[in-house]
Amino acid sequence: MITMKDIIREGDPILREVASEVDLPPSEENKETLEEMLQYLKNSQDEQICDRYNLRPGVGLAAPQIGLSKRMLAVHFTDFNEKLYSYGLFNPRIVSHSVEKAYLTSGEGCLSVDREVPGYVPRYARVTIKATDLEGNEVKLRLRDFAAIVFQHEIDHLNGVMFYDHIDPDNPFKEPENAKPLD
Ligand SMILES: OCN(O)CCCc1ccccc1
Ligand code: NI
Repeated sequence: MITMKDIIREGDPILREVASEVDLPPSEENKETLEEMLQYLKNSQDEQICDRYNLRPGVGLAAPQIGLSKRMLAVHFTDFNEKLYSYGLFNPRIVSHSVEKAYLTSGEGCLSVDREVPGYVPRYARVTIKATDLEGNEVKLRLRDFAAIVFQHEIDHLNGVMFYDHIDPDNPFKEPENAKPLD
């Protein structure tokens, strides 16, 4: 079971590496790892389990955050329209995106960052993702708004990018150009 002691915190160079593609079809080991990452997210959103094991709730998790420089990510959340997104993905990539940007007015956080870093994180408002899922199937996801934000946050981790890299250091709460606020 993944708990907070397994989560790599900022300062560890692995969070700044470009993670390696995994071989397909995925190995049993990589499938088990991705299942564990997905289970962490579900556990972290269950009040009893979360309290019992002192987990930080998370809507996504990328393999570098548990010390594996592999292009694997898990997400588990419902978006503003109550649509459930629950995926373990291998080799996810953004194949197209909108010009328009979007940002969470609440800013972002990260399980690997034990501090608040205030400011708007401008991201693409809409992205199309291609990846291989836990069953070994090629998936194509067209995402917008909160779902697009979460997936971009996770894919950033596979490229050594942290959410605060996108915050304007001179004016963290400046309205980003051509971007829509998401409350
Ligand atoms: O990498 C996952 N993680 O650190 C957990 C938080 C994920 C997340 C938080 C705010 C907005 C988008 C995504
Ligand atoms: Ni993160």
